[in-house]
Amino acid sequence: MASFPFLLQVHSGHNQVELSYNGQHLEFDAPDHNETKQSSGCLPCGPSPSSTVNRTIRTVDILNIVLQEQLNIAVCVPKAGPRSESALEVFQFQVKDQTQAAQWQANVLSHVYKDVKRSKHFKVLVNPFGGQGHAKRLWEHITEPLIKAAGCTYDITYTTHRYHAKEIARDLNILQYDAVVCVSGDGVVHEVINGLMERSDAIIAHKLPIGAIPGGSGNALSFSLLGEDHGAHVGNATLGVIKGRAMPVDLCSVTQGNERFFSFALQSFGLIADVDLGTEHMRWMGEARFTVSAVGKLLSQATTGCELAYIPVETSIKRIHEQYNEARQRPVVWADQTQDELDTNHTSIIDKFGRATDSLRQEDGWVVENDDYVTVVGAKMPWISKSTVTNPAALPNDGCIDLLVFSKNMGRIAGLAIMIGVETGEHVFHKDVRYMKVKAFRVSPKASSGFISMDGEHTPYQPYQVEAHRGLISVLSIEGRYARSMKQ
Ligand SMILES: Nc1ncnc2c1ncn2[C@@H]1O[C@H](COP(=O)(O)OP(=O)(O)OP(=O)(O)O)[C@@H](O)[C@H]1O
Repeated sequence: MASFPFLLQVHSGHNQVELSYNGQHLEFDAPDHNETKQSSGCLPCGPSPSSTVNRTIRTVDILNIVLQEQLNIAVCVPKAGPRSESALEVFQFQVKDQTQAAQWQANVLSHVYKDVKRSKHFKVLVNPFGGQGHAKRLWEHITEPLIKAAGCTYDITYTTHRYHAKEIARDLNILQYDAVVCVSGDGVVHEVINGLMERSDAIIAHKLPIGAIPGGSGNALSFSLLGEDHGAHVGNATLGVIKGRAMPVDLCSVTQGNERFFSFALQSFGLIADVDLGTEHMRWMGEARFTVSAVGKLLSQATTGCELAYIPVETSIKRIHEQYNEARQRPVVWADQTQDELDTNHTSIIDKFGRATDSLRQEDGWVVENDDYVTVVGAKMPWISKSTVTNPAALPNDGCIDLLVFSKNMGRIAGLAIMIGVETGEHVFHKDVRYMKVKAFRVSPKASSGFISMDGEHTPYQPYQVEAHRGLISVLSIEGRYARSMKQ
C-alpha cells in the first residue's frame, strides 16, 4: 500500500490541480465557481475562473470515485447549521495518466471503505404517508441521488397500507440485501423488525441491519443516531446508511395477553402515549403537535392509574449519569464483533421474567407500586422526536430499559419546568421525576380505555410487560453509538 499522502495531478478546465488524500481528508484547489456563477463542481469546459478555493473533504463524506474518461469524485457535502441539508456534489477532473489515476482511485477508495462494505444493496421502503407526507420527495431528491452516486443499488417498495412493511420483511430474501432502509418514521421500522422476528429463520433474519431515513413525524431512531441538530437531516441520515456499519441495539420483547411482539424504541403509557397517539388529527402541524398537546395535558394535570412493577438495575440518577459517561468512553463494539443471545445458545428468544399474564416471581426482584402517574415511559432510545429527549441516558446495547416515571403530585409549574427540561433531557434531574435502569417492567392499567404506544404504534389498553434482550437487532451507524444526549 502506498503511503500518505496519495497524490494525483489532474486538470480542471485549463487549471492544473493536485489531488491530495492524507487518510483524513481529500484536498485540492478548485476553481471558484461563485466567480463565474456556475453551480457545482469543477466543470471540464467553459471559461475557467481566475481564482481558486481550497476544498477539504472529510473521508466520511467521500461517496465514490469513478474513473472513465474523466475522474468523477462524488461527495456528500455537509452544510453548516441545523437547518441546512447535506447534498451531493460531484467534482470532475481530466486525467493525464489513466494508469496512475486508476491506482490513485483504488488506493483512496480502499481507505475510504476500509471498514465498511462498498456498493451495498438495499431493500428500500418508503412510506408516502409518513409524517407530513414528504417521504417520497425526500427519497427522490436527496437519498436516491446519494445512494446512486455511492455506487449502491436498491429495490424499492412504496408501502401501500398498514403492516405492508411487516409483510415485506416477513417474506424478504434477506440474503440478497445488506440492509433494509426505511424512509419513514419509527412505525415502519417497528413493522420491519416485527416482520423479521416472526420469520422461521429469525435466528438469521434479525441480523439484517436497519437504515433509518427520517420521513415520519417523530423519527426517534434518526434523532437518536444523529442528535438534535442533524436527526431531521435526510442527507446525513443517507450518509449514515451508505457509510454506516451494523451497530448492535437491544430489542425489547413485549407481552400482552396471548400476544408477544417487539419494540425497539419506546413503550409509553399516560401523557407521552396520549400525545403520540391522541394527536393524529393534528398531523398537519408536524412535530409541533407533540409539544402543543403535551403542554395542554400538563396544564390540565391529567394522570392515569396503574400497577407499575419493575426489576431495578440502577435507580440513582447520579450513578446513571456517571455510567452514561463511562459507557461513552468505552470503545465501540460492532455487531460482527459480538454475540447476542440467539447466537449463543437459543433457537428462540426466551423472556427470563415471564409474561404480562404470569404472576410476578419474588426471586426476580420485582418492585411493585400502585398509583396514579402522569406518564410511564420505557425506552431504548434517548430521543423520541425533535427536542424531546425523554430518556437521555438510554444506551444502544447496555441490556437495560430506561424507565421514566412522572409522579402524580407534580404541580403545573413543576410540570412545565419538567416539560422544558425534556427538550434537552435535563428533566431527569428534577425532584419530581424518577429515572431508572431496569431489566423489565410491567404496566397494568386501572382504567378500561386509554392509549398505550409501542414505538408510536397503537397497542391494546391491557397490561403489558417489557423485557430487554441484548443486541438483538442492528442499525446502520457511522459512530457506532447514539448521539450524546446527556451533558458530561
Ligand atoms: N400507504 C400507507 N397508507 C396508510 N398507512 C401506511 C401506509 N404505509 C405505511 N403506513 C403506516 O403508517 C404508520 C406510520 O408510519 P411512519 O412511522 O412511517 O410515520 P409516522 O407515524 O408519521 O412517524 P413516527 O412513527 O416517527 O412518528 C405505520 O403504522 C405504517 O404501517
